[in-house]
Amino acid sequence: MKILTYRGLNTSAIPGYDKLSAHLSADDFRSADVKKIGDNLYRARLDRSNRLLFALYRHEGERCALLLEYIPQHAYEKSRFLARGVQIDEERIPAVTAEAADEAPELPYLNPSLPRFHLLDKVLSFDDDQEQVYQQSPPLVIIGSAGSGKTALTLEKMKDASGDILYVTRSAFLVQNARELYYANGWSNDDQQVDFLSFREYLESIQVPEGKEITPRIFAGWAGRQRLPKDLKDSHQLFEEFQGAITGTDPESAYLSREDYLGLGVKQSIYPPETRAGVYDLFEKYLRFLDEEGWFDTNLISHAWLQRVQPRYDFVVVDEVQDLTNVQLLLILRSLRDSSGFLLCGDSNQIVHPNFFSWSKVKTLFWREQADASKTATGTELIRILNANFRNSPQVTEIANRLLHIKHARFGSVDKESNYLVRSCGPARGRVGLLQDSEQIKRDLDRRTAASARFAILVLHPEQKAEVRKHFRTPLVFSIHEAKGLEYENVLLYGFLSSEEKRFRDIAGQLSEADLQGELRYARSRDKSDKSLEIYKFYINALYVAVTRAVKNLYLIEPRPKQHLLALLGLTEVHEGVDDVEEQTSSLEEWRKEAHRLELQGKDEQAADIREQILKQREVPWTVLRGDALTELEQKALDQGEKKAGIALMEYALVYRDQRLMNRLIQQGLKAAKQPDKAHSMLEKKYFFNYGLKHATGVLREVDQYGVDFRNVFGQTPLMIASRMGNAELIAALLDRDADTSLVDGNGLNAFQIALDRACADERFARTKLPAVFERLAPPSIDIQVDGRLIKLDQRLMEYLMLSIAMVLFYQGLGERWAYRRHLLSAPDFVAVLEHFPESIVPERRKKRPYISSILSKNELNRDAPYNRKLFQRWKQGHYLFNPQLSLRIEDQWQPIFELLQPQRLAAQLQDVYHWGGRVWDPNERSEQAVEKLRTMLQKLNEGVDLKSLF
Ligand SMILES: Nc1ncnc2c1ncn2[C@@H]1O[C@H](COP(=O)(O)OP(=O)(O)OP(=O)(O)O)[C@@H](O)[C@H]1O
Repeated sequence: MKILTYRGLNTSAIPGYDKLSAHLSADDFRSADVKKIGDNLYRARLDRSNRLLFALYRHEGERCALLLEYIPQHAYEKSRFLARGVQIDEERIPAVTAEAADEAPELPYLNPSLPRFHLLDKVLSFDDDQEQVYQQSPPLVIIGSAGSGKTALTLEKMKDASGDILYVTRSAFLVQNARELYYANGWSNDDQQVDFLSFREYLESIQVPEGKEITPRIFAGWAGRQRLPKDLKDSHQLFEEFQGAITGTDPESAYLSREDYLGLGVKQSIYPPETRAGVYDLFEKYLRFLDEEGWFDTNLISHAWLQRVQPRYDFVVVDEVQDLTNVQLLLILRSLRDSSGFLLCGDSNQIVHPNFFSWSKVKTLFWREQADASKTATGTELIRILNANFRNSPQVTEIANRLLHIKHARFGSVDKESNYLVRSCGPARGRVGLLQDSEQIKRDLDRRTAASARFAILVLHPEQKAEVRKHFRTPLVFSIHEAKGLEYENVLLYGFLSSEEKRFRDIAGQLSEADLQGELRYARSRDKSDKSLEIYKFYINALYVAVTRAVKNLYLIEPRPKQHLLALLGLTEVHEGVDDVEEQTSSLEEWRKEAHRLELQGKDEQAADIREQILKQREVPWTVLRGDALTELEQKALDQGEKKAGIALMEYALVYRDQRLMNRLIQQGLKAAKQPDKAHSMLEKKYFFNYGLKHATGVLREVDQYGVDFRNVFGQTPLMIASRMGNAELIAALLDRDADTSLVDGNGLNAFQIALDRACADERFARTKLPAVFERLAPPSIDIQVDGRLIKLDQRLMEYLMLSIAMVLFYQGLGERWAYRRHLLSAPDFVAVLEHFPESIVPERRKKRPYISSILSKNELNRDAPYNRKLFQRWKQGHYLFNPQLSLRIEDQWQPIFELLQPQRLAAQLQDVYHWGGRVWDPNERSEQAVEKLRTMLQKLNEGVDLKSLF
């Protein structure tokens, strides 16, 4: 058996390692005393009390043991790879033999000369090129084609860095994905503080821009309202020109002057000189549009923020750098404490519209930013190329390579760096086929693919999608702009070439098979003055991106399949039937996942189609109590005294701890409201009973009908209720269906905070239910805005928990505390709550009063302290409430804290009226006056009034 060790596992420090490894190598599991303790997790015995954890794999017929972790003193509960807190009874776990490895998963690639492996979401063995990059220190630029492992390698390199680290890329989806990969399998490193930010979040972390970011969709809407001449009709192209040619290129100015723009060279603009004056007119209109309608353009903001950015990172990783402009990249590099501490990666072949990205520009930028050029790497050391492909099948890579050849032969090299072909290390064999477009074939294809979430259809132009929909039922239809970043096992290109037959004919030109042989050699385009060549690049790049979306099988369907370009790609055999297209049916579960994945990537149209056509989800048939519906209910209950409405309103008040409403209902004479405990248990039975069941099939049935994040009458999602009930099984089932953990209820609390609300009021819940909920539901960070800057408050910080607890305590007795003692939130309030929280959530030292006090005062609005997140405002000695200028991001909108929370719910519980002699004293009048004053003050603070002036 081959032995491989996990990165960083220091085998020389493990007692008895040599002996044990010899046993394993010899497949002698008996002497190694191997037992199975988890899903592909085995333990072997080093000596009486120490163990070694490993996994089994196969590679090309060979058995492999992948050593993961040293477990000293039976301390399984501390293992990174086992579920946290797990108890293992060694006597009761089954022993296994080495034959278990024959059933183990296959490793797609294994470098025979490297005994070390890495782990993200899966096991990786680096090839020699990757290994070389892995060993090299920054600064570093990694260039590699789609699927060459840039992201994987970069993340593994990041794990070795220490200090303040930034991972940034344009797409929010990629950021989330990268973060998940990074922390997969329990990775953590106390020497680093990592920010995973999308480029927009990065901008916001310097200063939150006013307005909303302009999107291609909004831009297309605006462009559609302009009277555009025919050659400027393509709004994508126009947008790219604004974002890649007129803005974003020159760090010295926000955008080019008209004169400079008209004077750009042929290769610097998508448009020929004669149309540029018209383009610039439109650009000026665009600037006015942004200003008037409250949109912002990230290039213009990036330029303005160059004045504000401060060095704050020790190491920066920029992924998909080709999607960023010069100014954006410069703004990122300026955040470095040492200007050479960066790693950039990207691929210029994946640019659909030419946005004038080039590696030489990146290099120039780098050299200009270097304070001390003598210290830094030379150009050749700086750039590393990865040309293997681990994602696509060899058949797909072959077509992609031919396209690179054609592009190179016709247009010369993109730049010196992107001048390579791709070596396939693809995991599986695939198929590439050319189909004759006919009614029969389309019908057949549709039948085989309509139910498959692993089959997508791509077109060149958005208008073609309507045509595709006439013949195909799959919701997975994308234009090429939408397809970037996606990948599917099977891809069909629909009339891709025929829709622009002349363009593709011109691209193929007179090329012959002989022009497409050998390696690519660096050469500039032969005809420098031919402007049309730039336009053609869009078509060939688009085809390249489309082809590389196919992981395994690629099909092209064309009405006229006899085209020179197709012949150059080796596609000469035209199929009249589709027998070799596999018929696939995906489960509803797979479709649900696909819809969610698409939503995360902003492909709302296709996701909505899946939900409607396949999942057949509907709107909920009941009225959700919020906005007008809630006001109406209040009127019926309180003004008109309708009893049924009164009960409904009381239930609402109980769910949201709305003491003020409860008081009013009691004063109204609603009997049930006078016995809140009884009312509570009826409420639980009526609405939440199903959510407490171990097998909550009723809830899951509703989820199937209305989607996983549907709202009940109170505006709560199933996840929120499961969390309120502390039902870990149901939570897991809902998360499995991609329930959204960031949504908030009518109190502004998310599902995790709702469990916290229970835990703060119920010691038993805190001890027994909270740990599982915390692990699953606490969002990785909370986005807050302070002093106009975005801060991602990481889950690992005490401030994260303190802010959440403060939000919860706002609704728990704050009215009372204020009414009778003028108290707000103080350290003992937090201590009282945290006392009951288990160690896995808060370690003992963080529960102590001095520590809590220090966090409160360190994060106080007016204090000048490092890492002050300004969460709180001090009202008087030891008494705090939220910084009124604090905002939280909820569903992509910033919400000031006193608008997110609901101060109108604050009130003290009603007390009995005193009678003595003939006199009556009602204490409730005074307490209501006091709380009313507090509510008014909170409103004033929210409006920006200074606290001091309120006393
Ligand atoms: N050495 C390796 N062995 C096996 N699989 C690998 C290896 N390197 C990368 N992979 C896998 O190949 C796939 C592509 O890797 P990755 O996403 O990092 O590529 P990329 O270059 O960033 O691609 P893109 O530019 O399309 O984002 C991933 O599933 C990754 O886990």
